[in-house]
Amino acid sequence: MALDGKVAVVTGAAQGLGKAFAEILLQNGAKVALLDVNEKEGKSTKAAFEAEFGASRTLFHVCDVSSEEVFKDAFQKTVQHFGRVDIFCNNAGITNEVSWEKTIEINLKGVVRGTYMALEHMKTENGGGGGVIINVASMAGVVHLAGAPIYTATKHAVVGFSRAMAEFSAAAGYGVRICMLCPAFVRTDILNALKEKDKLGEFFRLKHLTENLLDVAGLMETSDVAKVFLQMLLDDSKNGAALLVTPRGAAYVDFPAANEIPCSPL
Ligand SMILES: NC(=O)C1=CN([C@@H]2O[C@H](COP(=O)(O)OP(=O)(O)OC[C@H]3O[C@@H](n4cnc5c(N)ncnc54)[C@H](O)[C@@H]3O)[C@@H](O)[C@H]2O)C=CC1
Ligand SMILES: CC/C=C\C[C@H](O)/C=C/C=C\C=C\C=C\C(=O)[C@@H](O)C/C=C\CCC(=O)O
Repeated sequence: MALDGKVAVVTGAAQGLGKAFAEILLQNGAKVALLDVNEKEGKSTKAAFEAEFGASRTLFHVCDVSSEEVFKDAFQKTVQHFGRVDIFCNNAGITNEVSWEKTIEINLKGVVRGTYMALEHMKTENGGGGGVIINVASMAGVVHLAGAPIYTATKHAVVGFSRAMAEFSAAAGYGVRICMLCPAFVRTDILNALKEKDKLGEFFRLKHLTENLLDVAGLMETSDVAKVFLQMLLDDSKNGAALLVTPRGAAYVDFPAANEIPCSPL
């Protein structure tokens, strides 16, 4: 997929990884709708992008992905403004083990909402032009973090949901690919939760486990992950693929097929 003239939506685009994904999309010719719950940061990111890429290439909407109504409204306004959407990146996410229902609302239900909305608009069955959905999971969507079980659960769920939807989309002939990005640790504000007892609750006592893993694994910059995001987005051969991104490189996860799981008689 060439990006020139394509229209992308990125959730959680005010800062961190979402901002870096929006920036690399803009650098490669796309127009980008930035959706984020943080109005101040979102406006400031939009202003910075305007200065670099011109006013007509970006749009910012205050949007909480945990509200069906608000999310739909922001999406519809994007379609009205740009006329179409070709790329949808469900990136918004939080780490909060105390308000765990909120974490599920944003990290999982927000991704489900965004995926369904994007498919409805892009699927060729409805006269859409097809497209790509990138759901941002995490390495915690494949391995677990004992210090963040709800975060782990939401990211595993994003991987499972996206894989199932990718196969469904292909079988239904929607013309929409769905892939998952699974980065290890990246230097963004979400990692501050590791130091906050009011975000980790009883799991605060295991924060050293996550910190030790981080020390061994190392920290990536958002721009490094954005380069890998772009490669996956442009690879038309990938559907239902989960790309792990670490400071040592990237690799697609080799999931076993249902008939490949080794079992012995009970
Ligand atoms: N930083 C890391 O080490 C890793 C992050 N991720 C994932 O990357 C995604 C982005 O996170 P980061 O950039 O790291 O964190 P961040 O905290 O810097 O950015 C998250 C963005 O999402 C926005 N957001 C939060 N709740 C929202 C809501 N309800 N509706 C709309 N926007 C909302 C925030 O305002 C913020 O702009 C998340 O899904 C996270 O789980 C995945 C792997 C590693
Ligand atoms: C609560 C924290 C929030 C977000 C962080 C992120 O979403 C979660 C990441 C979860 C797991 C990360 C695991 C990372 C593993 C690696 O990078 C491995 O490739 C490397 C591990 C050890 C390397 C040893 C070596 O280099 O020899």
